[in-house]
Amino acid sequence: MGVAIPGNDLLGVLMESNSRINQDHGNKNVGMSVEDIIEECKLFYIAGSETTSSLLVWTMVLLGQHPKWQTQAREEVNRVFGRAEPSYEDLNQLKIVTMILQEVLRLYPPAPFIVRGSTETVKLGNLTIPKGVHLTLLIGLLHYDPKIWGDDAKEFRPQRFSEGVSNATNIQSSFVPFSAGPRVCIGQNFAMTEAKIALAMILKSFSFELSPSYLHSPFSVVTLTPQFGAPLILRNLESKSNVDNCKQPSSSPGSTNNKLS
Ligand code: HEM
Repeated sequence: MGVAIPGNDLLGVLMESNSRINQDHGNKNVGMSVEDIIEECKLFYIAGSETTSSLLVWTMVLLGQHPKWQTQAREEVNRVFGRAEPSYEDLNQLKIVTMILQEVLRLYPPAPFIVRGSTETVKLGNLTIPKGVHLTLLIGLLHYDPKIWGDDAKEFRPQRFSEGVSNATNIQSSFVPFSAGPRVCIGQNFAMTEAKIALAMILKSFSFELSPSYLHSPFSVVTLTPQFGAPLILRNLESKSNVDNCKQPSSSPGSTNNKLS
């Protein structure tokens, strides 16, 4: 039976660094409490899984609605990886897939708002914000603003990211699906890597379209999800007969059949 090596996973890293800090301070309890460590692990679990699955679900929805982009992304994946499994080293060659994921993050930011509390009275433009106020920034207000993105702000146009994020708008810091500043999402690179690998694997094996029973209703339960699920019709590209061997469309929007979310 394998023995767990301290520091080999998130809990181990937190425990080890905590005990080092305490040792450096003459074994006084100055580091994180056990509760802090538990909360940190919970945060990573929730912040790390729901968000990435939201990104993947909306990507499937949008590629189901935009088959040309789906085909282009699949062609790129096949060109880069051939018959091999997607590899970490080759992920940065996925330009179209990256543009698509960025456009999905713009239109359906998985964490749709950011909350900040004022620790002192501050002036923000014409506003005076007293100490102790909670401010909620709706990311969508920035991501859908035609002054920032142009008249097509509400449309799915991955090509706007073809020259990178900084050239997609003329106003910096207006693309903030992972927030910005000192509290920027710590897992953003990991999330993009995960999403690219998952999407590449799906695209290699399946073509898909939205079921007619899909009802468009973005809904925020902390993360942004399709309220009635994302029923999709998948076709296995690897089966010789290329038969529609996957699920049939569900009959009602609330059905759990075929839901990817
Ligand atoms: C598409 C996927 C993801 C999105 C859109 C996302 C977005 C965000 C956003 C908007 C914040 C708020 C930052 C703020 O309050 O300013 C955040 C924080 C955080 N995220 Fe992510 N995230 C994603 C994936 C992940 C993953 C995969 C992990 C971990 C493996 C992760 C770990 C965290 C943690 C620990 C925080 C809190 C950081 C802090 O408060 O200093 N996230 N994320």
